[in-house]
Amino acid sequence: MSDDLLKVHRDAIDAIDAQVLQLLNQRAKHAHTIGEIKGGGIVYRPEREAQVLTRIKELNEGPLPDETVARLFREIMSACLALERPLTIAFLGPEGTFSQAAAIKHFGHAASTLACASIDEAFRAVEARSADYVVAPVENSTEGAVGRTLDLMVTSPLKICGEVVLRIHHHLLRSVEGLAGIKRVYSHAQSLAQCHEWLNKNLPADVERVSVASNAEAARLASLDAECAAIAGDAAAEKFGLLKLAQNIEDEPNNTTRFLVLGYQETVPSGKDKTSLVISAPNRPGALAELVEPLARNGVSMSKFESRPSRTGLWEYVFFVDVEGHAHEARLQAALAELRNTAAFVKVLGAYPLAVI
Ligand SMILES: O=C(O)C(=O)C[C@]1(C(=O)O)C=C[C@@H](O)C=C1
Repeated sequence: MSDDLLKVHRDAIDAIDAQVLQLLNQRAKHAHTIGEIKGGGIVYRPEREAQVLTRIKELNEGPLPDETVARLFREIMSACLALERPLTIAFLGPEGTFSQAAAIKHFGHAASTLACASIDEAFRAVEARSADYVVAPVENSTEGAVGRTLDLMVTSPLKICGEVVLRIHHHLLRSVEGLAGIKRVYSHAQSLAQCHEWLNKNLPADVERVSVASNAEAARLASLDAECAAIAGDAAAEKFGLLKLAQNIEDEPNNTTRFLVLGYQETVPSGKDKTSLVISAPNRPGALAELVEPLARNGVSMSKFESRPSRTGLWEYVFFVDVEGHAHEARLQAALAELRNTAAFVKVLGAYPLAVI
């Protein structure tokens, strides 16, 4: 290794860092001025952020991977936005949950996160304006819908303004090495289900599986008792100083959770959007088929259809439908107008950019 050659490259890096620093601060000054132009109004603009990240990925020529440059720019925008006004994001706590990881993935590290005891409380924090946005889990690729989030959206005045897609990796965590002597495994019920096969194969049948309120709570309990293990992610492992006895133990290798971002805000089109609706059909034969017909006729593609019991009548259902495109587009407006004529109830939950990172 030649010290001279190292010095050449390190000098080059020093010179580039000075330029990067100058450019970052120039960018930050523009963001600050944009904040003044917004004049105390809503500073977070999800459609613009999606466009910035998409453009950066398109411009990228490497060698840094697209995902890496997008993550770096995610943090740059987060810091710029904090100069306009720092944001507070409510999530299902405690600290170290996947919901917190999703909030940070979407808003970056300059946003403050507010741990709440339940999804209900996280919604209420935003409704009462103690936080700016809530990030709530809505579906998992293995376990399906998160019913509580769907139910809350039916009545909440908040609108969906973004989505976050997070790969979920679970690990078996313990305060001491080895699988011997584990009497109990704690985790959230969904995570226990997502690691069911792994647990069957790798732990004796008499190891008790105990579901608790969150993975972070599971990690906290495991940190207090060497006879207990927890299934949780990296953030919880780090927070409670636990060892990873086995990594990525989820049965489904593509295990992914989708989260929604909600606030008092309507988002304008970004060019690549999704609209979420909740609708209910009158209780008579053929009503459901009639309900989705206006969507097809107006060329609107459905990307999700999920039914939930309505909380108002026995054996009545509401349907959560995601469609491609933004509610402001003409074909969606036409489909929505027809839907309002046929459906017993229609609510646009929000129109928002597709997740970019
Ligand atoms: O373009 C804006 O409206 C900005 O405030 C700037 C900026 C950015 O840093 O690029 C910051 C925050 C917004 O959410 C979107 C983009």
